[in-house]
Amino acid sequence: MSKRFDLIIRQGMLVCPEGVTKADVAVNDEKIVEIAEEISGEAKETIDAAGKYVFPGATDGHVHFNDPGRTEWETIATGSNALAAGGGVAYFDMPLNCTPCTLDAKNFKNKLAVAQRDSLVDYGFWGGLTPKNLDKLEELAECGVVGFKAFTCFSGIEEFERMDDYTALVGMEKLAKLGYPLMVHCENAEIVSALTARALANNKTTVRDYFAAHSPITEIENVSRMISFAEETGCKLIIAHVSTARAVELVTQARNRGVDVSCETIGHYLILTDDDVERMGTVAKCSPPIRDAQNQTKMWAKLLNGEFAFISSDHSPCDPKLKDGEFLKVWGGISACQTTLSSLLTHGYHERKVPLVDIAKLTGQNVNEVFKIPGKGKIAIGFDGDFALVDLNQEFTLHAEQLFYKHKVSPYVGSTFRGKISQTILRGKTVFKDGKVVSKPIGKHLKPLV
Ligand SMILES: NC(=O)N[C@H]1NC(=O)NC1=O
Ligand SMILES: [Zn+2]
Ligand SMILES: [Zn+2]
Repeated sequence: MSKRFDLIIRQGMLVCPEGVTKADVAVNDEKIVEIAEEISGEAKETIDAAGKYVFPGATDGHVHFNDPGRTEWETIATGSNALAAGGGVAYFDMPLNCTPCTLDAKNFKNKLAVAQRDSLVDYGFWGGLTPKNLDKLEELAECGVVGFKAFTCFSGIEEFERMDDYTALVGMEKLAKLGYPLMVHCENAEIVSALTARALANNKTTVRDYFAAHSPITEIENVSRMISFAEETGCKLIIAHVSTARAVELVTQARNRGVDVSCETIGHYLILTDDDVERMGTVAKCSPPIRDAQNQTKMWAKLLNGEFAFISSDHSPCDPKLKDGEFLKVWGGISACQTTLSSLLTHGYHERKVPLVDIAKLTGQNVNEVFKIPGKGKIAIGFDGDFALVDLNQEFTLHAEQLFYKHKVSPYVGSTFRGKISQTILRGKTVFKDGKVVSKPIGKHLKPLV
């Protein structure tokens, strides 16, 4: 009797951890059950992927979907649709800028209920670490957070307080015992706030004044201090959205001497430069700020050298009204979760020969491994039937109306990409195809094996 499968994707170029091969892949009960040059048997659904590249669906380790509580900025529904349109099958949502922030079990459960109802794709949640919730870390761990997030500087959200040194020490001691990683947004609060105050007092509010107030030393100094805390406490540390090659170097050196530290970077630090931000204006404001071209060249070298744990979008949208004003004063955050994979195919694979296997690891496999999410992130037997079908050589210019974000705003509108996502499949089910979301929300909660 011939075998029957739920889904067979035939003759695509499969981007597997070991390399890219032309093969068939079959899915049953949401899982990959066979990979072979030619799979014999029938399937309820067959996709002809000849001429396409089949990536493992991407997992974005760092987004702000602002739901519940700040849904006029973004929602889990719109954010997860955008993610799927960019080849994403899962995301880890930050404990801010939703409100209330995810600082205890009660608010974790509030957010979980929204995601269970509205999330197109799978999701994990970060818990927050602030001076106010040192006694809530255990309950958040029990809820199934993927890890904890803290800011050493003002977070932009009043109720998500910055982590002072006492909180860093005690928090990391606790997390080391619990076995959870801490991700830190590293910028030196004293320097940034004093330079910002001085700039404001002198009416210096341009893009260059903003860069000066968040100069590279504010990140570099802070990364080295957080490494010291991690080294002392044994807490697993992940530096959020590293923007300077020098900070990456510090992370790599520390890891090489045995500290459990790694770093994430974000597409925009690899793709945009300070000059681009000056030209584009507040739509490209983020913190830490986008640096110069010389730094960017070094960041690509670090990527090719395997120094980044994973690449995320730090999708941090807002009501567009909050981007209207003087550069120094407006909201910092960039909308980008729909374009990470296409960006890396364009600027990584096509322009710099970054291997496709590395791009697949940086956008999916690694983040699931770092956070111990079982069965996700690669094309392998027993893993979820998650795929992004890609026309690797197709060029397209991104138009605002193609964005699924609540607000059709992004520095990438008008950019030309090479590498278009034609279809996204989550656990064997197509959720996005040919520019349209084609499924009800089917996301499920991803919990780490801690
Ligand atoms: N609160 C928040 O989303 N902040 C983010 N925005 C940004 O540009 N960097 C961040 O950390
Ligand atoms: Zn941050
Ligand atoms: Zn962020």
